Order: sequence, then structure tokens, then C-alpha cells
Amino acid sequence: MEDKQRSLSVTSNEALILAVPKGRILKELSPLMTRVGIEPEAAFSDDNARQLRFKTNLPGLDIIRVRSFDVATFVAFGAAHLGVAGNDILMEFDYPELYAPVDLDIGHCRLSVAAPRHLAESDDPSRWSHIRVATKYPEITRRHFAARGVQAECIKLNGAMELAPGLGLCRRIVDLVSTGSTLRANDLVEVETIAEVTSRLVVNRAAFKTRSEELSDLVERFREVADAA
Ligand SMILES: Nc1ncnc2c1ncn2[C@@H]1O[C@H](COP(=O)(O)OP(=O)(O)OP(=O)(O)O)[C@@H](O)[C@H]1O
Ligand SMILES: O=P(O)(O)OC[C@H]1O[C@H](OP(=O)(O)OP(=O)(O)O)[C@H](O)[C@@H]1O
Repeated sequence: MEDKQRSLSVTSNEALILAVPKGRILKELSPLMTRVGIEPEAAFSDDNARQLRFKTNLPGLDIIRVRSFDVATFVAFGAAHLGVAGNDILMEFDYPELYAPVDLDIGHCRLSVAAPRHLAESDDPSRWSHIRVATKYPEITRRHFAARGVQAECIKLNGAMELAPGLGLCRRIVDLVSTGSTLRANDLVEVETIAEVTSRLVVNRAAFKTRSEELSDLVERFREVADAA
């Protein structure tokens, strides 16, 4: 309780900015932020509000709410000092400016290659030299297949990848899988796992040097809460 009421040791007039993803991760992140002692202003929980930047109970900390992929970009370019992003997104951008010190143990899923059931049953991956893949993750996909000498031609989609094989866009997809129900509902099967995914606390490396006291304090608070979960 004492921890929760601790204020930030602010070393600059400028508020620190925490970028959080809207959507599914926010549902898991909100109780974690409460345990860290961060209470956003009321408009943050109002789905109809058009506001994107919010004050918190901590005078030196504001929150911005952005698309999950954009969290990494805001933090990498220093527009936000820290944020929360899945390691799927961190792997896709591979920004050297990002430091990801805490696994928050939320947003569990995996990034996998999937194919129609009938194809997977007769497929021989050792014979592939070129494949076409629909995905939201073209960089991870290219790197993954290039590592074993396969050229992956990626078609970038932003959602509903599971439709692509059935409609002749490609034969394989790379997408996130959690329960597997989206794959099953579209008659696809997982062929291989590329990476296990959870969400991480990410910090801009330059900001971590220039505002180390405040940022280390926040990182430690998130670490304590994640470790206690
Ligand atoms: N089915 C899932 N189960 C658990 N975690 C998931 C799942 N799908 C995605 N995630 C995690 O949540 C993050 C955001 O998911 P997604 O890209 O689907 O965004 P969203 O919640 O639909 O919001 P938006 O597309 O508007 O940013 C992903 O980067 C991943 O880390
Ligand atoms: O294995 P499952 O439990 O079915 O979860 C996997 C689905 O979850 C994610 O989609 P999301 O619901 O976020 O939709 P979107 O990618 O179309 O935004 C992912 O892209 C899969 O489609």
C-alpha cells in the first residue's frame, strides 16, 4: 500500500509518457497498472472519449493510448519514454533503441506458421525453396524462412489472415495463435511455432540514461508486480 502511494521522483518538468496498446492487451494491463500504483484519469476508461493522452494520479506520468504496433514506434523514436508491447511486435521492428527489461506475463500466445489441413498432411518442408505467406509480420517471416534457405514472399495483411489460403491469396500464413479456435474455424492447422509471445515493458534507451532515476523506479515497480503475479 505504501508503495502504491509513492510518487515518482521527477527530474524534469516534462511528464514521462507511458504508451499503452488499446485492444486486448489493455484489458490484461489495466489491473497490472493498478497494482503498480498508476491510476489514469476517468476519460481513459471511457470508450467513447476521443482523447488520446491522459493524466494519471502520478504528477510526473501521462499515458497515451495507441495501436499495439505503434507503441514500439512511439517509444523507439522517443515520443514516449516507455510502453507495453508484445514481443511479436518487438521482433518485427527489431528497434535497437528499445530496451525490454520486464516480461509482464500477459498477452500469452505464439507466432506460428499455419496451412490448410489437406496441404499440411502431404507437405514436405524440406523441398521448399520459395513460398508465399500472408502475414502481419513480414520481417519475422522472411528472417525465419531465410535462416533455412527458403525465400518467403510475404503479402502484408492487417487482420483476418486465416481467410487468405481459402481464397487463393497464398497457401500458408504466419499469425498469432492462442486457443487455436480461429485456425480450427477456418480449417487450418499449425505447422510450426516461430516464437512464444508475451507482452513486455519497453523503455527508450536514451531516455533510460537521461531520466534514469524516474524510469528505473517505474521499471522496478512493474517488475515487482509481474514477479508477484
Ligand atoms: N489471441 C491472442 N491471445 C493473446 N494475445 C494475443 C492474441 N492476439 C494478439 N495478442 C497479443 O496482443 C497484441 C495485440 O493484438 P492485435 O494485434 O490483435 O491487436 P488488437 O488487440 O486487435 O488491437 P489493434 O489491432 O487495434 O492494435 C499482439 O501484438 C500480441 O502480442
Ligand atoms: O488462437 P485464437 O485464440 O483463436 O487467437 C488467435 C487470433 O487472435 C488474433 O486475432 P484478433 O482476435 O486480435 O483479431 P485481428 O488480428 O483480426 O485484429 C490473431 O490474429 C488470431 O486471429
